[in-house]
Amino acid sequence: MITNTVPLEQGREADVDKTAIDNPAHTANHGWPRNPGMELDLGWVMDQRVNLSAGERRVATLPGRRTVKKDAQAAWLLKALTCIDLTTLNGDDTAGRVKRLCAKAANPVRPDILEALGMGNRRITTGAVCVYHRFVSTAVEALDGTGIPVAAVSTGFPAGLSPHATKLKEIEASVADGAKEIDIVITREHVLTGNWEALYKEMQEYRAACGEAHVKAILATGDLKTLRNVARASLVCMMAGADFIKTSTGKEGVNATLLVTLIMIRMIREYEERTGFKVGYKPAGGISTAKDVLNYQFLMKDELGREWLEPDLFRIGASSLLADIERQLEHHVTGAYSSFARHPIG
Ligand SMILES: O=C[C@H](O)COP(=O)(O)O
Repeated sequence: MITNTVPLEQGREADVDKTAIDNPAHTANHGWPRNPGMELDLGWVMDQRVNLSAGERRVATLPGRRTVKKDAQAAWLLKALTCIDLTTLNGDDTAGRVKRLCAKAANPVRPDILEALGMGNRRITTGAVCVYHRFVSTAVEALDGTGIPVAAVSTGFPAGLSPHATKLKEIEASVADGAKEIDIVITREHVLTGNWEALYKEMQEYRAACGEAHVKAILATGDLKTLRNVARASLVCMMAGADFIKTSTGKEGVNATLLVTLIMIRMIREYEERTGFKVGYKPAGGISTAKDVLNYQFLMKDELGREWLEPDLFRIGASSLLADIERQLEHHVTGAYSSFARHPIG
């Protein structure tokens, strides 16, 4: 049974407890005004410098310094689960697979496990389901009545090299099919050539094409060569009105890392300090274990605060993380681990 407040190892009260769990994206939303963007401030962009060794030290010490156990860990993992953009982005995706994924998103944890956690009466879902445009209408239909939003990857995902007009049409088509969130990929060349004006303009046009749908800007950080580029691109996308900044498509050689996360969320913090607007963060690609996700949560909490543990400001793009979280929760209540074969989706 998860108690209401569980002491952390370091003597503090638990940052996440069961009173804060049943808060999926579609009900948590959106205490904050949407980031409207601002004029491109090139001085601010060019001022960005990254202290690599300080950043590396910060993230290297994180796993040892910060930990939660037992009930508190179960509460953090349930919270993480509500932030997952449950994703399938494969060449062999089918409507059948997308429907199964949607069923899992609506009921991500086995009822007997939830019951044993004392959470049987809570409606827990993932934050969203994330698919290619082709499957948006399938997912919208499968999720009808659940309130779970569908996110579409767009703008020539993953390379982002389709003609610009085609990219805008792709966004509009996904919105017309019912996507409430659009995960766009930026043109990496704009970053690699320092063409910040072009990146800003592109991002503004993507945001406009999204209309009411929220836009997540995928930086593809593994392609950007330097952390300074990551910091600058984060800032430019926020200036152009991104609702979220996201690390990766999951298809780059290097996807989400804690170091890149530190750089991006510090830019989110700086942006909020200067403009008053909160921008969300989505690490994606390669986050597959409960242990991994706890480190991301700790970093978010430490750098940005408790508000950024909620699905309206934090999403985790992942295709297999849910299975490990469910296994850990099962272990928590039964003392035994089940095999991954028992958790084929998510
Ligand atoms: O945005 C989500 C990623 O494509 C998922 O990556 P993953 O399959 O490594 O979890």
